[in-house]
Amino acid sequence: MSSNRQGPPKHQNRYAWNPNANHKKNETELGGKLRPYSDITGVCPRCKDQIEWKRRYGKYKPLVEPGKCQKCGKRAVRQAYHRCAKDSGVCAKCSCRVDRIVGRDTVEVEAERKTLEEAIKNARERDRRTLLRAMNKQKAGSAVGTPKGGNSKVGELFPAASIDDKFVETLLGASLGLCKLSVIIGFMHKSSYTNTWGSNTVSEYRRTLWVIRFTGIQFGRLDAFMRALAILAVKRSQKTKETIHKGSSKHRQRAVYSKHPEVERDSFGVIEMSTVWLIPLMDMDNHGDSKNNREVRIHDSLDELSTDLADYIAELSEKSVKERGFFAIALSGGSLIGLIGKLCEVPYNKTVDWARWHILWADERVVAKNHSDSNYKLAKDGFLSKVPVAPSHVYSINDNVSAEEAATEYEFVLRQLVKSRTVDVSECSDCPKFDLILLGMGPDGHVASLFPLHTALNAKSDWVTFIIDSPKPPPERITFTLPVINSASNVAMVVTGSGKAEAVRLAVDEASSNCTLPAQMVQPTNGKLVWFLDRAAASKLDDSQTA
Ligand SMILES: O=C1O[C@H](COP(=O)(O)O)[C@@H](O)[C@H](O)[C@H]1O
Repeated sequence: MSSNRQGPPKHQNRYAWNPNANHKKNETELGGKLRPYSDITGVCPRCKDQIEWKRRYGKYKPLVEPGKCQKCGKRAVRQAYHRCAKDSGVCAKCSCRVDRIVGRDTVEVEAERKTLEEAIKNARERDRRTLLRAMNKQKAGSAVGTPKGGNSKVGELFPAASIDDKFVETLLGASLGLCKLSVIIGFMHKSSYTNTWGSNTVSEYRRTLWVIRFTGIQFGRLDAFMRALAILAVKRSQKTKETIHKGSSKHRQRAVYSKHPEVERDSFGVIEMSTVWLIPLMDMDNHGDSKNNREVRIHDSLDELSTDLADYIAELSEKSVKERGFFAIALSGGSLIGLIGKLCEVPYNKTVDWARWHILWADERVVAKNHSDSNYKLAKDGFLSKVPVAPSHVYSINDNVSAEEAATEYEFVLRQLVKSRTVDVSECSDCPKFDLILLGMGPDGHVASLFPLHTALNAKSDWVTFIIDSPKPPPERITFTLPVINSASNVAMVVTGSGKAEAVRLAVDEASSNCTLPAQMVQPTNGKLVWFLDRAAASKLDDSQTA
């Protein structure tokens, strides 16, 4: 039946239809940022458009295992719609003979894939992902890393035209060749923080360092090839040279952090081209001396400490979200929560990608969630209720069961998160690998709910254990075990006050392999440990730490 109605439809859509409107994008799914679709090859332009359309509108069904070619009968079809078409000179999708086949030869693509697979077979999971991301970036043909403009700027190390190649060559040689050596001169954080090795004061640092913004190479490009690097340039100054050498050569290095308005986001620069040091920073596969991967930051005031801590957390969050799509963080209770309060303020409350945060607790007291002793309540009132974290990403314990059951259930929750890789997994221990674990420390040297001489310190096979006799009330608690804490990518020990100075001294200056104080036993295997101290807590440290 036809209608006589004229004019526009009665109920016209106000908005264009968005096929993905209610679909929460998971970047780790095929087609997401972290697992982009493969090139469309071997098909005619019309079919290419169709496949692109299907991908855009979520109708593309990727193959989960190689399919059977209808022509040759072999299980060699790796891309949806593709068949054995090359020999017949037809489009792999519609089988029509066409003048132009899009994309590269599938054999070529396959050969490249094999070479890549071979090359990264033995690489660690993280390196593998990094490399894949880098390759995808290159594939996308983005201009990242392509120097803009042909003119060298004052102070550039290499002429603009060659700088990118030179870096990539250097970095590839150094990092991917052996997956071991990292070259670094300095590290310039993206969020306008600069880490200097050995400079004693901010003003000295400011005097001796200036940055030329070089837009041709972005941090992302470098980051794609290596885990810890950047090139820092230093002004010609013997003093600076010395401090850099001194600081970076030994684990005594102490980083001075300061805000540098002149360092802009995503830029890194080079100062004084004639002096570039390529310093083997560390053997990335060396699980040994974790002291080398430790840093002690001492602050003059709690306000300074809080700002530094907020910057540190925001920085790690950005890095993890970029690399993995998530930021998995474990909180503790106590004074820590007040000290991370700056995160609820501008700029962090606006700039941090809160939607990607997944929050657990390194320890929790087994009390009702609304009890004043609850670490969850403390964090909720003082932090979580003030930032837009998704409630479903906040994993609190079951407060209706015994400590033992709560620990078992919490470990189960954690296992699910590891399974989905919301929390990464450690390559060497199979433990969860948190992007960051924030710990406080008691005057007795306890961390999380691991108390001195308690049997919970020996728990090796569990990820989460429980205690019912905590020396500090309340008695019943659950806690991450040491293997989980030491598998994290980053652990921050946030400790203030003179009452903890002795425990800090023991943990920082006397940490060795046969130590008994829980805080001494926090020695991330592959991760980085940073101590955030105020002057009072640092007052008993060896001079070299406090200088
Ligand atoms: O009981 C606990 O104490 C420690 C340290 O707390 P602080 O107030 O002295 O900083 C804390 O890290 C832990 O999470 C908590 O359960």
